[in-house]
Amino acid sequence: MPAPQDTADAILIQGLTKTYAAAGTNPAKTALKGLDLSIAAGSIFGLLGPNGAGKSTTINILAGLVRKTAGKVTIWGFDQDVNPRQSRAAIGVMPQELNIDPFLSPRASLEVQAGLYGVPKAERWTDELLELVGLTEQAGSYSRHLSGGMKRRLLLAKALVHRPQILVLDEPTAGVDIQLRDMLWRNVRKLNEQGMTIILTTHYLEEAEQMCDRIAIIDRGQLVLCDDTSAILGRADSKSLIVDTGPSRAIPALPDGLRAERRADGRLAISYAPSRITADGLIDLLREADLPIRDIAVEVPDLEDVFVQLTSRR
Ligand SMILES: Nc1ncnc2c1ncn2[C@@H]1O[C@H](COP(=O)(O)OP(=O)(O)OP(=O)(O)O)[C@@H](O)[C@H]1O
Repeated sequence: MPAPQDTADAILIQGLTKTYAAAGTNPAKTALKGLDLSIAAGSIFGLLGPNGAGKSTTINILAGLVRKTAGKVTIWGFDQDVNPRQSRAAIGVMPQELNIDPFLSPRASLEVQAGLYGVPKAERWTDELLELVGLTEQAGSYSRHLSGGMKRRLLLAKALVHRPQILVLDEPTAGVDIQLRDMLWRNVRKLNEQGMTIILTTHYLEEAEQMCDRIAIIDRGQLVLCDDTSAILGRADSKSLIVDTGPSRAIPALPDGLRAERRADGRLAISYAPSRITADGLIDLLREADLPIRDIAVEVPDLEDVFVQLTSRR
């Protein structure tokens, strides 16, 4: 594998545009409208967005499955238009669909895939891959006899046959059970620790929050936000103070900018903007209102709150 021309960015997307041609009664659809995105080598990067945002289109363009209309895509330093073979070799994609040949065994599937990528026999790591994804026992069975979860594991192994520098996972945990999800994330972390750049799309924002060091949110074909996960979470200027007021059910009168509501469990939730009032100041207000404070907790916004704030259609 040739060395990258620029190791800082595993992927650089500039002005990426995709218009799907009209077909039948469906009009032409512009799915990406000049998307700019850079993904640092070595990161676990989350590509998020509501349905129809353009995530799959972006991934399919990276994978070489969809042709872009305009813009520039550089993968591991290789311009996709100038060096299509090298740019494709640098990336492995685990797709959403279980596209597996039912008549091939997992071992044969991996061998065929390695052949497609031109991996010489001596450089293949079929047994290791089968071990990595926990399919050693099933290595020789027909793939059509594998469970849905095992098929997904095989897809992960297939994405890795040519030892790509970048692994793309498209909704890898949609509808999978907890064991499979844990296996997947353990493997992803291990591969990342070995230096592989990971890009994933997911609808589970909690998962993105836990797994990704950096996140891009796209909506309607455009970038809404791209930042470190911690910075994104820190952006939302809103927290909640949760107060156990014992039997007291009073809702105190509070100044503008503060909202109080009773939760189903009886606790009082007061939302506030930390930039405008400190927890200290807030507790003083509660004391002035003679409100009993038996216990207290602070809730910080999660990625879901930020996501909804940024992508809600008005
Ligand atoms: N092959 C296609 N032909 C025409 N339009 C398409 C095609 N594929 C996607 N689109 C349209 O492009 C837009 C972006 O779709 P895309 O699948 O990239 O979004 P997404 O962010 O992956 O959504 P989801 O989360 O629902 O998978 C949508 O409006 C979709 O209907």
